[in-house]
Amino acid sequence: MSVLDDIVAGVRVDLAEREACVPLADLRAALADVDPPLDPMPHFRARGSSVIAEVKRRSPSKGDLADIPDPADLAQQYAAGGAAAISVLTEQRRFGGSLDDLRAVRAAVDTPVLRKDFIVTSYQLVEARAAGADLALLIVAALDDDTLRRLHDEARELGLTVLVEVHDEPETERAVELGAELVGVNARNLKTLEIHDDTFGRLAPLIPDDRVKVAESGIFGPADVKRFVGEGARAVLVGEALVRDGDPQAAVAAMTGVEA
Ligand SMILES: O=P(O)(O)OC[C@@H](O)[C@@H](O)c1c[nH]c2ccccc12
Repeated sequence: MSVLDDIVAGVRVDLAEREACVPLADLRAALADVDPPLDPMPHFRARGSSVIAEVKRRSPSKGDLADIPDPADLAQQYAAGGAAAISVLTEQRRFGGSLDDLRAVRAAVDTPVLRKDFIVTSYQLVEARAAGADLALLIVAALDDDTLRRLHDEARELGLTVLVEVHDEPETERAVELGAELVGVNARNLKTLEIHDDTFGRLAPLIPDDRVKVAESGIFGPADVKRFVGEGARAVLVGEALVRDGDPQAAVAAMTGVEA
């Protein structure tokens, strides 16, 4: 079983438990009390890089990264540094996150918030919106084409902006075909956890320039950002480097507005 399959299997177990507590119809009813979603597009800079700053405690590849006792405080520092969006890992078993983290971040900032998780059912999209998320991640490698399309449509009906994540050529074609507005190229292969840092450069030319191209994973500073901007990235998604930095606000600011 690949790492990705293993993570998704765990996610489905936890999901079944939550669905047993709160049926989909009740969750949908709760949407009436949630503020409308923010449009992330105006938050992306016209020139130079934008940063999607991530709240992530640990990962299957790196183990423990940071305690993050107060995700709201971290998110406020990201926002003060000029983050275009804040990504909150909500997967619990492998990444130590939760929807409570997302709610806390949502309450603390006016910046668009992304639910970063292994989304395989529409229940998770409704959960994301009910918790106040503005964006949701869909990982192409985790979804067959029918499910990907259905979830993409449902997300948009809910008002969510979708970040569609790819790692190879066939996945990129599927994302482009779908009409994804934001296409994330993950340098890390979620099946093996290996990083290949030529991935963005290889796949970016397959993504039309009217989409926001996002370089994801293994980005540690302005020099990395500069390289990806040169290859066509408008945004970078950064986790580890920011959660480990003593001054996350300055770290986001340093990676923002970087030109090729
Ligand atoms: O911590 P890094 O190397 O800066 O990576 C951030 C982000 O790209 C990574 O967390 C990620 C990208 N795609 C994912 C899908 C699921 C979980 C996590 C991820």
